[in-house]
Parts: sequence; C-alpha cells; structure tokens
Amino acid sequence: MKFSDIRDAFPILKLQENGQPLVYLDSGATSQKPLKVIEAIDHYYRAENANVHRGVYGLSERATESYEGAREKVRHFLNASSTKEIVFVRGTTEAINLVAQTWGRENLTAGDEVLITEMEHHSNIVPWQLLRDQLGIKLVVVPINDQGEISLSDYESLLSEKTKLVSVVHMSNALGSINPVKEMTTLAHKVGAKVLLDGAQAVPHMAVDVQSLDCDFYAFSAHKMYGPTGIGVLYGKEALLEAMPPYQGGGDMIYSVTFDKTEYNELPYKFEAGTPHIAGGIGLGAAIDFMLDIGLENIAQYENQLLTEATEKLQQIEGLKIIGQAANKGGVISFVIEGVHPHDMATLMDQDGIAVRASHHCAMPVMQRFNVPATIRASLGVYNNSEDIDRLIASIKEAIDMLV
Ligand SMILES: Cc1ncc(COP(=O)(O)O)c(CN[C@@H](CS)C(=O)O)c1O
Repeated sequence: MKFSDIRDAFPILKLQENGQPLVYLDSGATSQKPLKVIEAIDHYYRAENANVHRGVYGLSERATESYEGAREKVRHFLNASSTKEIVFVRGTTEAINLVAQTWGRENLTAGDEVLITEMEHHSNIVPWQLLRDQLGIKLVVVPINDQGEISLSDYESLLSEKTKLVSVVHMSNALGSINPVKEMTTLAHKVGAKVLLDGAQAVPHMAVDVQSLDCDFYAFSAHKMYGPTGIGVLYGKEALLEAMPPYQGGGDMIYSVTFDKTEYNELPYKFEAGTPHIAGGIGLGAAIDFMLDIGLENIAQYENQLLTEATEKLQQIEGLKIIGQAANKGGVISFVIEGVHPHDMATLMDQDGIAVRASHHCAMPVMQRFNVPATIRASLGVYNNSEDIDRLIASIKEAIDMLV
C-alpha cells in the first residue's frame, strides 16, 4: 500500500473541522482507524457474534477461532514464542497494573528496588507507588538529560543487587525519545532484575521483537496502533506468567471451582477472567494486518522523514522551543512558545482544523523536569503527510500573531 493511498483508508480523515479538512496530529493519544479495522469489528457483530471458548455450537466456535486467531497475529507481530505469552488486557495501563499486582506482590518485599525513569507515563509510575505503599519497596528514578535522553552510565550506576524490576518506556509519549531498551535489558539481567517495557508509543511506529529484546514483559494498547480502544496486550515470558498468581477471579480463568478450592485455567486464560473484549481482539488483529500490509520498516522510515521535516520547519519559528531533542526519536514533537500558554495555542489551532494535544500528557514529572506547565504535542500516524505539516506551521504562525 502506497502512503499516498493510505489516507483514503481512514474515513474520519475526510471530515471537515471548523470548515477546514481535518489535520489529525494526536495519534499519540489515540490513532484513527482504517476501514479494514472498522469492517472487521462490524463483521464480527453482524456475522460471528457469540461468546468464546465455551460454546459447542458453530457460531461460538467461529467467534473463538477469530478471537484466538487474533492472538496468534499478536504473537507473530511481537515475535513471541507462544500464544501462551500473549495476555489480552484493556490496555497498557492494565498490563502494567497486572504485573505490579501479581508478579510484584509475589516477588517483591520491603527494601527491594523498582527502577523507572524520569520520562515515564503515569501508568508506569503510579502502579509502582501503590506497590511501594503496600509492600515498602523503593522506587529508583533514572534522570534524563536536557535533550530528554537517558544516559546508560547513569542507568547502570543505579542498578544493584537490590534492583528486582526495571520498568521503562520504550518510546516517550511526551518527548518522543526512544530508549536503548535492549542494552538496558541486558544490564538489568546482569544484576538479576526482570524488565517490563512500556511499548504503548513504540508499537505504532516500529517493529518490536520481544525475543530479540529479551524483555520479560512488554505492554501496548491497540488503540494507538490503528485498533479499537479497550483492548491491549501484555506479553510475558511463559515461565514467569506460569509462576504468577491470577490477576482477577471469575469465569474462563478456571478449570474447576468448589467452595474449597479452584483450579486455574492454563495460560493465557488464567489472566483473562470474564467475557473478553472479543470484537476488540478481532479489531486488533485487523490493525496488525493493516500495519503489516504497509510494512513496519516502511512505516518507521516514512514517519522519520516526516518527523525530520516537521522538526526543521518548527525550529524556524521564532520563540518556539522543542522539548525533547533526543538523537533517537519517534513521531512525537512537543514544543512550547514563549509567552503563550499551550492550551490557548491548541484552542486557536483547532479553529484551523488542526488537532494537537496541549497537556502534561500524563507525564507530569517530564513537565517538571523541563519547567513547563504543559506542552503542545504533535504526534504522527501513517496517514499524516507534508501538507499536514505545512498546515500545522501556518496555524502556529497565525496563532502566535494573534496571541503575542
Ligand atoms: C507511554 C504510554 N504508556 C502508557 C499509556 C497508557 O495507555 P492506555 O491505552 O491509556 O492504557 C500511554 C497513553 N498516552 C496517551 C494518553 S495520556 C497520550 O496522549 O500520550 C502512553 O503514551
């Protein structure tokens, strides 16, 4: 599929916003959905809707086949070794909470250290604070430099035999920084720590190979990689998942229940209590097909070119400062403009049909680190093009003229 044709695959991009063609630059919050994904979900409800795993009639068997077929697509997409390692959750947030409340409670005791970084999303900070308050563990934070990068030497100096888990973002949603997660994983394993990678922003932009990374857990959300909301994935090494207690109790996660004892189901169902988001799983599978049709390397290359173009043009605007200039970045540009509050900018840009986010992006420590209340963030998807970038630049200049 050619990138010039991709835009046509997204019905919503034909919308006018305030009388102008929509320029959607907030894929970091949630991506738009291609017709292929919308149709897959529609087809499930029209032609395959039944509960999964338990029906002995054809409709339920076909629904189960579609849902479990999506799990196999996720396995292949991440290059996991088994579908037993692919747990469907609501999204990245639930994936991280699941690890904290099962592996964490089972394996951590007072004084143990969980290492995170200064650029983490709140969903990779608060679950560990909850565990700290429950168990007395210690949170260790790796600082970031003025470019929004982690220094491997700083990181290594904070590792010790007390470090039991390293939980870090693969690509920052607030800065765009792509962390050297493979090297970080190797160093963590040397001190005996497990590694969880938050892949929410990375998966939409690049190929992820969990066996090559050798991470112990990997989390992402379907809605950021052209799939529906309400479904995400926790990848975990089989042996780790096998040893972990269930996250929630209920139907489907059991083999047998008596009032005295319950025998839990096998992986991954042990972690999937209750009726799952069947349509969401099927939609995620269709989103993976969509991305693979384009080619993950092609997506990365195309978006990197657009990122470079946007960065160069933004840097020419007087009074504009980009927050996060890591040498290795993905399709996220955060910036501030001297004398203008981000919310005012984004509100005016909306009048021009430009959708950008003005927020702390659920990364308040990053805002504190750079001493800004918020940033304006433009985040890219496969449907963005140079025309979008030109409209963004023009709208920013117009808003500055009005506000300054
Ligand atoms: C790095 C990272 N980690 C976790 C999450 C949470 O994903 P959920 O699907 O909401 O569970 C997000 C979602 N960031 C959105 C909402 S704040 C953004 O606008 O940047 C993320 O970017």
